[in-house]
Amino acid sequence: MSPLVADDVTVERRGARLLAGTSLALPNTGSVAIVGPNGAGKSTLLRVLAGQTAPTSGTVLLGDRPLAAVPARERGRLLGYVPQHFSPHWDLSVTDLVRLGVERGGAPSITAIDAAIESNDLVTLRRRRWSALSGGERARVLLAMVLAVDPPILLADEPGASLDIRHRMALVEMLAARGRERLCVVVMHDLDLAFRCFERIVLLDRGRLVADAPADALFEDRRLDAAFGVAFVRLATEHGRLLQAAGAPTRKATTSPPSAPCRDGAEPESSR
Ligand SMILES: Nc1ncnc2c1ncn2[C@@H]1O[C@H](COP(=O)(O)OP(=O)(O)OP(=O)(O)O)[C@@H](O)[C@H]1O
Repeated sequence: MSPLVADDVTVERRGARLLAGTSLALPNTGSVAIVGPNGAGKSTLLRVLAGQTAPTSGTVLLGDRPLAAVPARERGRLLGYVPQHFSPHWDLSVTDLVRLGVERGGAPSITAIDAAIESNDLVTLRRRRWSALSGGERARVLLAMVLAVDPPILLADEPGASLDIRHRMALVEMLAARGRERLCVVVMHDLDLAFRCFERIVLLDRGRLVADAPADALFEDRRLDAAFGVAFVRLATEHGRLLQAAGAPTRKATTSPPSAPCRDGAEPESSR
């Protein structure tokens, strides 16, 4: 499978520029976190990459074809998209929703449905209807709907936002691990998890791509402070690196992160 590429993509709606001249080339494998402040254009970029939003100008390529020219069924098989917000037309059960997700990507398989329900901790909820699920349970159903297809490309918009800490950790570790064999692009607000677990970070601010770099390199980059409008103190802890928002962006931050434990499962270095 060839990579996913956004080439000079601009999105305008009602006179507003949501995304300006953004180019991004994504490889066949890897874990990529898209970060940035509220309204930066993260969801817009993800929707463009998923073919859910048509760019005003520029193109998105899936392999050597424009994404818009890829038939819906094939797109569903190659590219899994987990939206930030979703509400099904019918109040279906968890099993039926996951089956629906599988049908979008090709022939439904009972094994794939069961595996997705199990791996997202939904076994006890499989007969429960959407309207009777909590926010976090719904988020796990959305992921199961996409993961049941096992697409080579996963695009997920804040999939851990409403999850409790145990499920969020498990989710982020699963997504990072998935990036070793497939492409996994995730919009995230949790910078600490993004920097600890993801290989590459794409930073957006006010509709522009500000930085696109390996997590190790971007962690020290002051463009992060400028984009979020705070001064980060870079902390080294036994659990990995942490960004602590400490005040005005002009304040000088201290430094020295240890290794990233989530990425390779290695023990983190001790604090320095
Ligand atoms: N249909 C639309 N018409 C006009 N403006 C829009 C439209 N959709 C989104 N916007 C605006 O575009 C900007 C980018 O929105 P987007 O949802 O991509 O941001 P985001 O980085 O994902 O934000 P958040 O972190 O708050 O989820 C926001 O200011 C939003 O209000």
